[in-house]
Amino acid sequence: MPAHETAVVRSAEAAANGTHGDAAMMRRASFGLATVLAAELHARTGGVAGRAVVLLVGSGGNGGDALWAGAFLARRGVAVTAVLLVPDRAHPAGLAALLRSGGRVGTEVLGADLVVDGIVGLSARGPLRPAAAALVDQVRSPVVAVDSPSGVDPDTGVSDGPAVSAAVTVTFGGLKPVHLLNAGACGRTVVVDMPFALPPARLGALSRTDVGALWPVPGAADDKYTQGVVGVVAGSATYPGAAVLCTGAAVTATSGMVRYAGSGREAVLARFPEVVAVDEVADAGRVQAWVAGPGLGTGAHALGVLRHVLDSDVPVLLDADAITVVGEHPELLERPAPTLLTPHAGEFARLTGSAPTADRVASVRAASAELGVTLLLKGATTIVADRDGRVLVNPATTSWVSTAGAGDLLSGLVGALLAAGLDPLHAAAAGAHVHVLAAELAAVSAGTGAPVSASPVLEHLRAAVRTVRGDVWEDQRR
Ligand SMILES: NC(=O)C1=CN([C@@H]2O[C@H](COP(=O)(O)OP(=O)(O)OC[C@H]3O[C@@H](n4cnc5c(N)ncnc54)[C@H](O)[C@@H]3O)[C@@H](O)[C@H]2O)[C@@H](O)CC1
Repeated sequence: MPAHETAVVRSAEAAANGTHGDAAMMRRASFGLATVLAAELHARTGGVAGRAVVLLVGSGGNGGDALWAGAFLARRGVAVTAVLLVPDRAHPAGLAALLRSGGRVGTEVLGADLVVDGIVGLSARGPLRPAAAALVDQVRSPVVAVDSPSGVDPDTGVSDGPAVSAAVTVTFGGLKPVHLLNAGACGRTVVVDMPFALPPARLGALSRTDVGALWPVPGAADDKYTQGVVGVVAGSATYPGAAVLCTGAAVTATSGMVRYAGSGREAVLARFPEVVAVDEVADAGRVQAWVAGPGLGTGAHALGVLRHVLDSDVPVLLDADAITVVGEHPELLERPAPTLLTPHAGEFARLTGSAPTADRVASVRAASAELGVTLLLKGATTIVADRDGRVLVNPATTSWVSTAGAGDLLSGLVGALLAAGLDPLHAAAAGAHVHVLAAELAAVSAGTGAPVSASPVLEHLRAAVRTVRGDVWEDQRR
């Protein structure tokens, strides 16, 4: 699922406007919008004719879309009222079409079955101006946003003031960053097909089917070594649980083999006898990827362990304490093999010297290029940036995974994918997807959502892998 920055979309639109004409482009977009609005009215009220829709209309193309869609709905018997933010600057052809179709201009926002947010779209800049913010404040009905919820920056997903919270967002020609970065404000996003092609995107998200297709499973000729062996160095006397959770996630993620080195050896073996466990990392044996850091500590022992794994020629994932240590010893990151770091915001600040800015994608992209590593920034929306500027995000659906120990699971999960041969960008994004899904499955396994902790999330990792592989598996068997 690629998402394109507004400047890229605007230039593709401008070229298509030259070929098809602005008016035809807007009618096409707004017909798609009207179709979604009618379906939404039907789903919510059982019908379309006789229902009430209020259009919030700004002075740009976004308002024009809303007016044209209102005209289509009015012809189907919907009572459509347009509330015009700047009456003498409303899109003239759209307003004329609405009035011709039986719609009207008014000021009342309350009482609608649906509100259409056409205040601002892709040209929105900065917080909403006071009149627009006051209009948004009056909304009590479910909102369908045109292109982007007003008050939320379409390129960063950030809102600095009052903003629309939409049930559905209808966008044109392809996703924009806001749809991935602030999925909470967009609700369900629907893309209306448009007659323009977009270049390859630098930002995107993996769909559930993408993750299923990437997930490594043994082939007919595989043995335990060919599937990739992951080595885990985690846990300490203070944090023995981190060793169990991190190693357990690695055991669960793939079918190959997991090696463990550290003071949590006995605790790990008690829970996962299939792990090959030793006390010292130097005795661990050959692996195809290392995971180091959860609960490891930040002292001389941790530094020695990190020197050992980073000196290897295989991919290394560093999490938690390991990030703090390399923050103090950045020279450790200078290595030819891939390195993936998975900080939360505090660790990101320790690593780079400053906290991520509101434009989290820009912050992570810059730090990844600067440090020459792949970076996964944890948060409600997970952002993964590769050194070449490509970014994959895992949009926030729920926050069930925000629980102590969940980070230990994520590092084990992603490390196993690295050992299986996925590149760091895709390993991190696929792991993040399954991690969140496992938490959701754990929370709702008994029906209604209930609080979860890391252990039940670990127990639901296999169910999550089965869920993402569902479609792919059916395809393969056909
Ligand atoms: N071919 C095209 O160009 C198409 C464009 N379409 C629509 O056109 C929109 C872009 O149209 P425009 O460039 O006119 O831009 P917008 O409609 O996004 O916004 C421009 C208007 O919003 C005002 N504005 C900007 N920031 C504001 C703020 N913070 N608070 C209050 N008002 C603010 C501006 O003064 C201007 O009047 C897209 O989002 C899309 O919905 C669609 O019709 C599809 C086809």
